[in-house]
Amino acid sequence: MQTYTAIAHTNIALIKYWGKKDDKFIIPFNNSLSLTLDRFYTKTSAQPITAATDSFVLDGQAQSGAALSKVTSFLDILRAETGSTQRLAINSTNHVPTAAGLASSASGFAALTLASCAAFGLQLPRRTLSRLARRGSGSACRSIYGGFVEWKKGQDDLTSFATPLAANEQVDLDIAMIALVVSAQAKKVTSRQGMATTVATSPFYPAFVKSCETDLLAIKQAIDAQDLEKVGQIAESNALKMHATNLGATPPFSYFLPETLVAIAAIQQLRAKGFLCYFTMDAGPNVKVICRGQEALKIQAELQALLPNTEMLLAYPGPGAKIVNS
Ligand SMILES: O=C(O)C[C@@](O)(CF)CCOP(=O)(O)OP(=O)(O)O
Repeated sequence: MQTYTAIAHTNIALIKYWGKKDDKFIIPFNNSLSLTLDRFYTKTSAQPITAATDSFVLDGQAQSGAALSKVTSFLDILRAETGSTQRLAINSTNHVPTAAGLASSASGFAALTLASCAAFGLQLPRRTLSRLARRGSGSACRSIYGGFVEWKKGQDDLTSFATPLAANEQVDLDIAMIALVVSAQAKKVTSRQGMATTVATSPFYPAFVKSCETDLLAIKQAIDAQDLEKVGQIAESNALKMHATNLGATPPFSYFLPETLVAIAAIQQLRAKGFLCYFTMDAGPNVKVICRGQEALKIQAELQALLPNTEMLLAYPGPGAKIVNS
């Protein structure tokens, strides 16, 4: 039977999703906004099979146990939502340096959603695909689209989905991101654990949610005005507020490593020299620099001189998820 192959790209949030209002349906407390990147993606194929159970190959290795059941339970959600009973052979390859702290769950679940729904013989609207991907991992709902993408929190499964910013068609914001791999160490606290602890115990969390509302309005205005300085300032402030909630949790925790602070100091040094460069961070010690696309190679060289042992991965805005010929 025919194989269906999808490609979906990683996205990096500029206004963060950090906490679930509903764990089962993965409904967030606030809207978030991300940039889909061109360089990092997952390629997933799905083939209908007559076997009684799904199979899953990841980066050439047949999966079993928890890795297989994570995919099977997600496919069960897709089958329940779409009425399909079809079992699938899934084959995924990650072109995402997960050791670099670039999460592959967003691109992974977005690609899995597209390939599986095609293999079920379904032609679904993007909004439905975004809702379905959200059930695998919250940020995956944003990887359905390219460029700047907003995840509208909604209030339930039907109303929580991502939409691309109109600015993607209307303005040409010259933006790039440089991922600084300060540590390839596996993080001690997963994003799922981290956000659950913070939501449940951090007195700073409600203030973070409130500030996301104002930050989101301001960053969308800055994107429309092609004001990358403002976009960088807001994104950096929002990321730091997200990480501040973790320090106020019980038990407190932080994703920062000493190398993280060294990288941040280097970015601040460049800024003091007049370069436009800001940073964001996710659930890990690595730092993502926000800069102008046309200055990205210069900024990378300046940062490499300050951080000679740090691997740096440059990426530009990327496309939405799509079905490709296998
Ligand atoms: O991407 C962002 O908005 C910010 C974060 O990357 C962390 F900084 C959260 C990503 O969380 P995700 O992996 O989507 O969690 P899930 O719903 O528990 O699977």
